[in-house]
Amino acid sequence: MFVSWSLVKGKIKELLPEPIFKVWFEATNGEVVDGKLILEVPNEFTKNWIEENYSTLLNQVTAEYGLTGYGFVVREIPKAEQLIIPYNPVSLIGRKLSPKYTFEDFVVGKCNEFAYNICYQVAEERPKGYLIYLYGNFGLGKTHLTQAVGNSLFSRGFNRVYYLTAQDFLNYMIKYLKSGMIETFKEHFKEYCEVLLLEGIHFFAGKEYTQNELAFLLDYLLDQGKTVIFTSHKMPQELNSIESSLRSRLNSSLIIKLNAPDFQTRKKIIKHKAKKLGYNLGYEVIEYLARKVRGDVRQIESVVLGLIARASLLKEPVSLTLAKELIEEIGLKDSSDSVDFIIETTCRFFGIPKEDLFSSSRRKDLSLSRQVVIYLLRNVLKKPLKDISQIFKKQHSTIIYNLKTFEQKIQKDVTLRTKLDYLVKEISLELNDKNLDTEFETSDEIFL
Ligand SMILES: Nc1ncnc2c1ncn2[C@@H]1O[C@H](COP(=O)(O)OP(=O)(O)OP(=O)(O)O)[C@@H](O)[C@H]1O
Repeated sequence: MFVSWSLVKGKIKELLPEPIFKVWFEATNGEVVDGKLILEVPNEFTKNWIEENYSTLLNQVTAEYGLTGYGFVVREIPKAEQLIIPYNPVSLIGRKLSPKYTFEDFVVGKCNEFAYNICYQVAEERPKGYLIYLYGNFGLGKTHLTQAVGNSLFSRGFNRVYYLTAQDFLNYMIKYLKSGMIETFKEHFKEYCEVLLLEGIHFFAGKEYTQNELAFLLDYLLDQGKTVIFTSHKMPQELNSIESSLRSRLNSSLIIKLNAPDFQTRKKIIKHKAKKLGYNLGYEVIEYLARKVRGDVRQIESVVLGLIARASLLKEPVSLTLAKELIEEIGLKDSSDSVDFIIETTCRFFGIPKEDLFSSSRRKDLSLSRQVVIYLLRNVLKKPLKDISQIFKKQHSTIIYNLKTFEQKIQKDVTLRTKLDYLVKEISLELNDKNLDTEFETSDEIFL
């Protein structure tokens, strides 16, 4: 059989979620040379990313078509020439970017690596017609990454980047509407904006007119192969009062979540932030702070800054004692509640609201999530059954039934075991800084 790249690509498309396929394979060229698939990639970054994340898939697909394997050829795309435009569009519409937000200064960990890689890729290559939706809680790096894209483009002479908050967008619209020039406003975007960075899209809730205008503008920009990054605190489906016209467009974007930093990433962030201030913190101080400060990165920054300020005021070295005093003084609650952490991590993993976990609903996904939490509490934290019964306000016998049922499921269901394994690892990284035993225990051990 004649095997072509488009045949293999078609198969990859079937196997991958659409957004992932679009990012990494859709625009990739390839050919079969002497029975081997050669992928043409634009840079080393793409090559490494594909290699690290999709090698199993590529091996599987090439074997299926009788190919001997795959390889890469890196063909750099010449950088876009600087566009000469008669004015600086950023001063007309949009905010100035802060130079402090760069990719180099963004600490990458498990919690944010996908977001980082996609943003980096967008800044490097500006793939055509991309809508990226970056969401996550306060202070987790949405602004940092979005502005890093803009800064990286600007630093290479590409200045058709519009960076705005949703509120700015609305204010501009009102201003132009009032002066009867709304069409000029829209035309301006259409003509000059190549990359739109729009922050805080949740702000448009209930603003029907603006949402509809934005939906039309979005269609136009994406059709023309422009790149758009939106940020928000919530997933598109969780946004209230958003018109279906805009919501459906958001739902079809590449949706990426920024998670709260895990223990390892917090350590890296603390080290990095202190280093930027000219301090090399000792191992025990970093460990201590990373355990105590679990909130967003903004909070981590302020604790590091506070500690260093304190040390320099007192003319003392930064020590564990000083760190302990600071934490006590600012009254950071000890948020090391492992039970809550397991519940939150599991709910996040299965995409269910925490309240639903404790509801009486028997929905399949909820029942499964409950069983996972019960299993983790019992096996990872070694919680007595009586405590787990109290947490769920359920009879002891119900908890035992759930444990048994779940245990039977993981014996049979390999996918579920893999998911559980992943969760145990994530939790162990956070709670212990060591991998906990991920062996699945037998019921005898469980019920002792
Ligand atoms: N991974 C990271 N590495 C280094 N600094 C980070 C990281 N994530 C966030 N920060 C820093 O934390 C602070 C808050 O980040 P940022 O403003 O990007 O968060 P946000 O998600 O946009 O928050 P909000 O929703 O509240 O606007 C910034 O100073 C930013 O530089």
